[in-house]
Amino acid sequence: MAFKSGYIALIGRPNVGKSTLLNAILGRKVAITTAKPQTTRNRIQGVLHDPSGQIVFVDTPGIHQPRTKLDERMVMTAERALKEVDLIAHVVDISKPPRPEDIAIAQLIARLHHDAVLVGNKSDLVEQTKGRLDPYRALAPYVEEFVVSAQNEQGIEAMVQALLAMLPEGLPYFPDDTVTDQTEDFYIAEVIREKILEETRDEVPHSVAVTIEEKIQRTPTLMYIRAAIYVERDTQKAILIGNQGQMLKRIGFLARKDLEEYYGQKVYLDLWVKVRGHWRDQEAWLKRLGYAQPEG
Ligand SMILES: Nc1nc2c(ncn2[C@@H]2O[C@H](COP(=O)(O)OP(=O)(O)OP(=O)(O)O)[C@@H](O)[C@H]2O)c(=O)[nH]1
Repeated sequence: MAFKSGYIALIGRPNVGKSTLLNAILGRKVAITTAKPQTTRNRIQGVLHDPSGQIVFVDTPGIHQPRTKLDERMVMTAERALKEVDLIAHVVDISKPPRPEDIAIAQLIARLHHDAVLVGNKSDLVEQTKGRLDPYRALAPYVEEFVVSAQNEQGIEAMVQALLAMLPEGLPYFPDDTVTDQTEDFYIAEVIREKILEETRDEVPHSVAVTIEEKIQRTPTLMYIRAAIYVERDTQKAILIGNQGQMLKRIGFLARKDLEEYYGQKVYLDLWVKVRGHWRDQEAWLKRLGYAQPEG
């Protein structure tokens, strides 16, 4: 059998489990997952290496109406990603009826005339999976369908093999040891952001950004990391720090645990909260934080 290789875009409305699915496919934590929608801003690529081929996954943010400049970028990034890939994987949550965003994505796929498969996730939440994909099937000409549970890792291996078979013959795009093209700093920042979103609930909205200011191997067994958390308002800063610093302490504790597991060593995490009004609408900031640039 010839070696297969190609790009697959994972798309779907927020919270259907795209990040969890990517992690299940790749078998390690590369994309962050939280119970909150829209936590994945950048395109995170994960590379699956298999004896029969290589799949480069593009995890795009949900497609939805632009509000701030950041959101416009998210939509632009998602649509651009779609044009470049060999296959689109539309991920839906089969435990719920289709929502308007799910339908809009199916319609977009139909409009694009691009090869696409339908992935029905969260099969663990339903007794009976039969018929759950019917509403989508009517909207777009999906070439294949899969029913999986990203959380329980059910149906994942069979799906991966089927996806590989659908890709064109070709050489691998990345060397064997590449799992993600995201930098280590980006990963660290995303771990911290994940904890902030989980711990602060709706009090600190998505106007939070994290940058890694310093990272040094202090001793052979201790990594020192200093990160800045940017918010837009003083009130948000107060919430993040919390009563007697309790909130920031908790965020730091949770992020440190994840990072220690990632590095396999002790981590000293130094977190600073800073206020920068309206960073989401400022070009220079978006650039500094590494968000995609508009085309043209
Ligand atoms: N029961 C169940 N829950 C799942 C499954 N896959 C994901 N989830 C949960 O669904 C929620 C959303 O998962 P994510 O992977 O963050 O969703 P996403 O589509 O990447 O969301 P964004 O990054 O916000 O676009 C999390 O609470 C996951 O634990 C699954 O197969 N079964």
